Amino acid sequence: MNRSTSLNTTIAFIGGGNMASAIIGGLVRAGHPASTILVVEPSPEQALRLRSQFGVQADAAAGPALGAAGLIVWAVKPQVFEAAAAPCAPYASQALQLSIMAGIPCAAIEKASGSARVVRAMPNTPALIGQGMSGLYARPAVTLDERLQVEQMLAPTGQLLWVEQEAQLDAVTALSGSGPAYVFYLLEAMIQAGVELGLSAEQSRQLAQQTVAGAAALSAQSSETPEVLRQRVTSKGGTTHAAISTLEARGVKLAFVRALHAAAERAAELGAEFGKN
Ligand SMILES: NC(=O)C1=CN([C@@H]2O[C@H](COP(=O)(O)OP(=O)(O)OC[C@H]3O[C@@H](n4cnc5c(N)ncnc54)[C@H](O)[C@@H]3O)[C@@H](O)[C@H]2O)C=CC1
Ligand SMILES: O=C(O)[C@@H]1CCC=N1
Repeated sequence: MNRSTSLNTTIAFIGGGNMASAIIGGLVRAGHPASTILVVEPSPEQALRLRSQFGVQADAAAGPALGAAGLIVWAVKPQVFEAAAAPCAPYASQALQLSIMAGIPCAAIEKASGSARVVRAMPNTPALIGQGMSGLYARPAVTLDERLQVEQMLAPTGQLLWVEQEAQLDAVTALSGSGPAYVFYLLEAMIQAGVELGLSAEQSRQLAQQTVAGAAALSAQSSETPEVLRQRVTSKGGTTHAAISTLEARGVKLAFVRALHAAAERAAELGAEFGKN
């Protein structure tokens, strides 16, 4: 199939916040005409920003223009999905539906839109700089060509990974969707410690950021497991051993594992609120 023409359609975003902007930015940078991107965004400030930053059409409410979209991207907070969907419903049933909302099941999107062609994606905020990681799930009614359309649309945001079961998206949400927050939390702790140990905030920030970026890059390029790479930093009786022993004694790894379980449970709860099938 011809990938260059597969996205030759109007794309409508319901909600034009952080994640929608990351995807729209990628589309525009990849050469998708801004004139064929429509955003339904009730916040006047956000709508103005979208118009001036990307040159897209941003409307305060859904209207007949939505009916021309071949692809509708649901990018509102899960809690406002039903309120946002009601005025879109009359114009949505002919389009492929792509949701980036945490937790909301395909069945609820099908019910609200009238279209069985539903893909769910779980991106993360590094999508803003093209370094994102998105998990994807497609309902059986979605064709291979439509999967490729979604891939083409999200490719500028970073890496993509399809999962076979919708329930696995809760794990993706817990791991990579929320994941950047765990890394920022680690950075906060490293910077705090650096300052307490006598470095300036700027020095600590540079040291911490490049250490996390370098370790992630080394892990990505190495065939070794993270455990082996960690052991290579850890000299017997040395400084890293002192640090890791403290983390282990305080149950930090277990706490991280439990945190991801809590995130996945919350994603499942959000889904249950909308009647998982
Ligand atoms: N922020 C993140 O790290 C990630 C967020 N997500 C999901 O992406 C979705 C959007 O998240 P963000 O972009 O962070 O939120 P956001 O708050 O930046 O954007 C949501 C936008 O929806 C607009 N909105 C509110 N009511 C509306 C309505 N009735 N109709 C149309 N638009 C309406 C808001 O004005 C806002 O601009 C959420 O469902 C979230 O679960 C997914 C992956 C990562
Ligand atoms: O915290 C949340 O609910 C959203 C989903 C993944 C990242 N942020």
